[in-house]
Amino acid sequence: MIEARNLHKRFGAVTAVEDVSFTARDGVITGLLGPNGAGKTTTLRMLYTLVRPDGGTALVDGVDVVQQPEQARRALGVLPDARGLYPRLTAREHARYYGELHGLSGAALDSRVDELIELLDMKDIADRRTEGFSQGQRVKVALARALVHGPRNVLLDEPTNGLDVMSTRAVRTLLRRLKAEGRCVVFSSHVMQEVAALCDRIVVVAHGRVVADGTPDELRARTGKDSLEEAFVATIGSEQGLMQ
Ligand SMILES: Nc1ncnc2c1ncn2[C@@H]1O[C@H](COP(=O)(O)OP(=O)(O)OP(=O)(O)O)[C@@H](O)[C@H]1O
Repeated sequence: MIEARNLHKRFGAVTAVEDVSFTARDGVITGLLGPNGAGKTTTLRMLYTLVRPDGGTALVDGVDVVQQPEQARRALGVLPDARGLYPRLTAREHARYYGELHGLSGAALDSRVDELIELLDMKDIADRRTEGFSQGQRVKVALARALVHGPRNVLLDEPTNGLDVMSTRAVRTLLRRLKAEGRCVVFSSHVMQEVAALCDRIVVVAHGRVVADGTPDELRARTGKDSLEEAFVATIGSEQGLMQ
């Protein structure tokens, strides 16, 4: 479970995150939805301990990310916005390397990496160096790396950005599987359709603040709109979140 509590972050004169609080439960897919520049990436970066909040904090399975960042990181799998692959390592080596960093080894690591390669439909690229990989291939490698240690909590920054239909479906299937396994899944998106297709709970962020938080049905009821699309426009106050 992840709890964000009054997170706040400024970069010089820019307030990236004004005040963000929400709870993401286990066995639930929580979507952070907001237009470009809303503060989603900065919020996720604070949750996964890359950026230190100027105010507020967050708990990962009850562990404070500011007080005990290393312990929090152990319970997290992260797909960052910059996928950051090593060009000389193969896809398989990426997953193995991160598995080793998390203390896995031997047959357990081998079979876990094989399982992820199968799950992410990566057999054809598993033993190629990642230099020159397409965007979809890069996302798959970064996902395998994020999930190799079987984290209880998974944070993903715009996981389907730039993916084609088949790759998007593969990612959606994977996220639903993580949910079925009882993990806490949080992902960000600026695309309403993406969030609507996957999320049990939607946290709408605009200008660094949470402007709505609820199930798709609750958001519809609260805004008095029949379609989720209209509910989002009413909540965000613009049509930015509707663009593919
Ligand atoms: N390192 C930084 N230095 C300066 N400004 C930053 C930095 N990181 C984020 N910002 C600013 O903070 C605001 C929020 O950015 P953030 O990347 O969190 O938004 P986002 O919701 O993820 O947007 P997008 O959908 O475009 O990725 C933006 O105005 C951005 O320019």
